[in-house]
Order: sequence, then structure tokens, then C-alpha cells
Amino acid sequence: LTPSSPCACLASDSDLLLAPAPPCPSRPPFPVMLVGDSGVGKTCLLVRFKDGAFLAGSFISTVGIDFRNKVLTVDGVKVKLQIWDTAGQERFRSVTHAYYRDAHALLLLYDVTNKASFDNIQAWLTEIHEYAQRDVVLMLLGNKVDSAQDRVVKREDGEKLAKEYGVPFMETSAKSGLNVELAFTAIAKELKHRSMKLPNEPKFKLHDYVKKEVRGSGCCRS
Ligand SMILES: Nc1nc2c(ncn2[C@@H]2O[C@H](COP(=O)(O)OP(=O)(O)OP(=O)(O)O)[C@@H](O)[C@H]2O)c(=O)[nH]1
Repeated sequence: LTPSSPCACLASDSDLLLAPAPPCPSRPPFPVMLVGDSGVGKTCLLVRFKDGAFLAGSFISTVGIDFRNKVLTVDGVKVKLQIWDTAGQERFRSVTHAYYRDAHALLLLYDVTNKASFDNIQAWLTEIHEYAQRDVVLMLLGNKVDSAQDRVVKREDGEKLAKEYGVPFMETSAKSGLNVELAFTAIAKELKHRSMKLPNEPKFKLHDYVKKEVRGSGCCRS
């Protein structure tokens, strides 16, 4: 994935000013997969990120898999993500398994108002371990934090689990938009750094970045 000449999918703004970028086929988008139990808010998180809107009202479960593209500008570089929204329902699990291998990043969600979705995270991690690439970028998200009165999973429990498995963690809300942009930006930054490997650039540390930015967002101070 290390680019020799940047294309429109992964090119700095200054490069684009100097010469027209070559077409994208040489640079496919980074596949990012959303996984977690049915109803945790995967589709809503994606819609919030892509369109800045919240899908309220009746809940329509994803069938199989759906995907959307979004280009982010990270440190002056365009990074194209192809985000795969998977169905959380058990009956679609074999479909999801087929996609893990090609995913460069995974956002694993639970719902802070649904204890079972949190308890199932270990099973999801086992599945990820079995099917995904060993070096896949992984982040744990506790979604629906806007529903404070219905919360049954404490932030500390999410943090503890994430620490146990060595994965970055943040709480999100597809409804309010809290940390949604940040979650995808963090993933895009990590993918960009891994693929570009510029000689004089300091190594990007996803864990540290997430910790610093979450603290800065003011969402999680007790
Ligand atoms: N309060 C609140 N509700 C949310 C949030 N995100 C999703 N929801 C609601 O939760 C329900 C399920 O959301 P989806 O995004 O469809 O869930 P999903 O994980 O894609 O479900 P599957 O497609 O079955 O895997 C919907 O009724 C949403 O409106 C959130 O951040 N806050």
C-alpha cells in the first residue's frame, strides 16, 4: 500500500496543486468495517458520519452488508474510506465472516443501554481474532451515550475491557454526533500513517491520539 506517487485517494493538497493526481484505480479506498450486535447503532453511526443526520424512529435491521464511501482530509492528505455496515443479526454472520479478511480497520460497537451487547464484545473479539487480519486497526465504541437515563454500562467498564484487550476506546452518540467524526478520523489517521510511512514523520500512536482527543472533547470528565 505504500504509495510511490500519490493519487486522488491519498494525496496531499500541495501535491494536487503541483500536478493533477493520477486516477484512483491504483489506490483503492481503505475498507473499514462496522461490527457489533444488532441494534447497537452501526447504521446510525455511519449515516451520522456520512450525512450528518440521525436516523430516528423505527429500526430497520441491516440485511447482509451495505457500504458507503467517504473522503476525509487528514493532515492535508485525502484519505478515502469505504465503510462497510454489517448486519448484527446472527443469521447474517456467515456473510460478515467473508468480509473480515479484507478489512483494514474495524469499529466494534456496543450499546451503553444494552448490557447484553457489552457482554457479547468478547465473543466479537474472538471472531475478529479468527477471521480478521492480525494487524487490523481496531477500536471499541460504546454508543448511545445520549441516553443517560437508560445507561447500564458504565464508561469505566468499557475502558477496562478495552484496556484488557489493548484496543483504543471511546464513547459515541450517533444521535448527538458525539465523537463520531473523531472515531473515523482516528482510524483514517492510523491508516494513512501506515500506508504512507514518510521517513521523517514521527510514528502515529492511535491510543495516545484517542486518549488526548477524547479528553479534549470534554465528554468524559468525571
Ligand atoms: N438514543 C440513541 N439511539 C440510537 C443511537 N444510535 C442508534 N440508535 C437507535 O438504535 C436503533 C438501532 O440503530 P441501527 O443503527 O439501525 O442499529 P444497527 O447496529 O445498524 O443494527 P443492525 O443493522 O440490526 O445490525 C435505531 O432505532 C436507532 O434510532 C444513538 O446514538 N442514540
